[in-house]
Amino acid sequence: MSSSVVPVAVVGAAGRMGATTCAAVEEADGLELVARIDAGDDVGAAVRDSGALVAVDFTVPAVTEANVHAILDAGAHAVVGTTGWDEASRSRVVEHLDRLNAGREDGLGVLIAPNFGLSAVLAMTFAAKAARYFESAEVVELHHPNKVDAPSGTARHTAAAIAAARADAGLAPSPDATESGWEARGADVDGVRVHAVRLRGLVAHEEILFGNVGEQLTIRQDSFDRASFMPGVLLAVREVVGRPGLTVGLEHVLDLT
Ligand SMILES: NC(=O)C1=CN([C@@H]2O[C@H](COP(=O)(O)OP(=O)(O)OC[C@H]3O[C@@H](n4cnc5c(N)ncnc54)[C@H](OP(=O)(O)O)[C@@H]3O)[C@@H](O)[C@H]2O)C=CC1
Ligand SMILES: O=C(O)C1=N[C@H](C(=O)O)C[C@H](O)C1
Repeated sequence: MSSSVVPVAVVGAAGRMGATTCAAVEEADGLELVARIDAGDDVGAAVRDSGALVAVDFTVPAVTEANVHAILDAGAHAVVGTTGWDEASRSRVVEHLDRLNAGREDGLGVLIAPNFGLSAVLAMTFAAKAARYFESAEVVELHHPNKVDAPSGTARHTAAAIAAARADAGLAPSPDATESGWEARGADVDGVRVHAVRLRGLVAHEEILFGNVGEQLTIRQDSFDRASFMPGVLLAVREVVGRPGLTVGLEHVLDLT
């Protein structure tokens, strides 16, 4: 291995995203796959023993935070696509990074991206920009039926960004005269309604609906194949090494903010 090659471990390697990531890393210039880690393995020991500089986590919401702490303790940077992160779990990672990176210029980085697909990152960015101009906003996410969490991490991230933009603009809540049957109105994410569809044949899709009197804006993105996530994953692997601390969202790496 030449010194410019980045050794990469994949956690959740036997899963849908993990297996696709392993294949992408094996094909990528300047990266070398050094470990396939999955359920039942000791993540920290496997990362340390492999000599990985970066570990990518595509596992399940219940374990992803513990995996990141183990990756950091093993001395590697982390790229995370797994859903399930909230303010508290992100804060614990920041505290961990602050401890490990104190006094170091080349500190460890963690990059968490709810979605690595360019179409999804752009859709979220456009939605955040549009949000302040519309009275109503709702999000519909549509996924394959093997997905274990709802609403999707992407939809939560999108809704939170819309809610923040609406709050900054001083907008009132979206108009809604519903008095009964609230279960049919989707999840409430920071005051934005989010609807989740699970359908055989789908991969990952999102529609963001904005409404004013007499007009509608629809922003839609479709990932038809998990290959769509790979350019973003590889970019994150290359970038995280030079980004000490926590970065949330690929939009920061793509200079979309
Ligand atoms: N950010 C993005 O762009 C994307 C994010 N995702 C997210 O990525 C995650 C994974 O999705 P997907 O690949 O479809 O899911 P899968 O269920 O196909 O894969 C998850 C893998 O993680 C393994 N696993 C479970 N527990 C552990 C553990 N403690 N340590 C190591 N491995 C473990 C599972 O093993 P076993 O089955 O034996 O339990 C399985 O092989 C989800 O949260 C999904 O929402 C998905 C697509 C894109
Ligand atoms: O589980 C999936 O498949 C996906 N999960 C992520 C999410 O929850 O947003 C990203 C993408 O939507 C695919």
